Amino acid sequence: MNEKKDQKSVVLSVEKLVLYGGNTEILKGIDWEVSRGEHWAILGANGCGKSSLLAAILAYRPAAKGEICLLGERYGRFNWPELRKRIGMVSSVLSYRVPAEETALETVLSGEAAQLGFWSRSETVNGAKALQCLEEMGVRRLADRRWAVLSQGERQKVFIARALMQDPAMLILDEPCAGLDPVAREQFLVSLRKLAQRESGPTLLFVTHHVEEIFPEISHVLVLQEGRVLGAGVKEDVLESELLSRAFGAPVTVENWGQDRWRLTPN
Ligand SMILES: Nc1ncnc2c1ncn2[C@@H]1O[C@H](COP(=O)(O)OP(=O)(O)OP(=O)(O)O)[C@@H](O)[C@H]1O
Repeated sequence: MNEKKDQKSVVLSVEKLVLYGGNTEILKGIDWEVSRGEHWAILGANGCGKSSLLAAILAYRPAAKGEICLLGERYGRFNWPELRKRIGMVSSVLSYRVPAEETALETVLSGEAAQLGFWSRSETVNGAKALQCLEEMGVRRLADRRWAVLSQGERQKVFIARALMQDPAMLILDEPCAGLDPVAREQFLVSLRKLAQRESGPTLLFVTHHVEEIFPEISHVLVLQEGRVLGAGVKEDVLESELLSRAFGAPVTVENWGQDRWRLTPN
């Protein structure tokens, strides 16, 4: 860890984190630090430990060893369910939890009292704020539309609007582009870019398999391989052919094709 860094600016620090699934060591000593003003992509092959790392950070899975500090609080000394309310989580796997007949506005409103992994009804209905959150994601027009008929891209935007109801300090996006066609994906990334540009907006942690989805506002990249950190740091240093060839277990070429967008091509 960089001792010189202003501790107030560190929003997440993970030290020597070890996590088991049954008898298998899944995370094998992860060190990682995220500071305010940074947005991170988390990259790596299937099964490298991305979801496990997020689950450990949110204390859904207990770490066997190591330290986690999140938003200035140390794991073990603070009520983590309370802290989770300050973290937004967007994942397409949450889709099945939404009742088919619920409108987009109702889904967003449910975010007001929500806690990760827990679908609950708000006590105080703040419709104006919900509409504003939909507006921020460019989908206010969908407010009265039923969940059942929303496209995958629309659902992801509604999910982000839902997360924004709590003014999260951090927003975790777990493969949010999964299932989107190329045009819907680009439109979705435009919405994310606006969110990332917000002065006092949340720190984004963006999990993806695809270098192509790393948008310009992502400043840093963490690459995992078999439960270890293969690379972590400024995007330009980490998005590098040799490192990602190791991460994906095959020779690839990584390049910035312009306007700070990247592509990975198998050799
Ligand atoms: N409870 C468990 N018991 C045993 N092994 C587990 C358990 N949970 C996860 N694993 C294994 O840990 C490894 C990391 O899984 P994880 O879901 O964190 O990977 P990932 O990087 O998110 O993968 P993907 O990109 O496919 O979503 C995988 O090999 C998985 O099979």
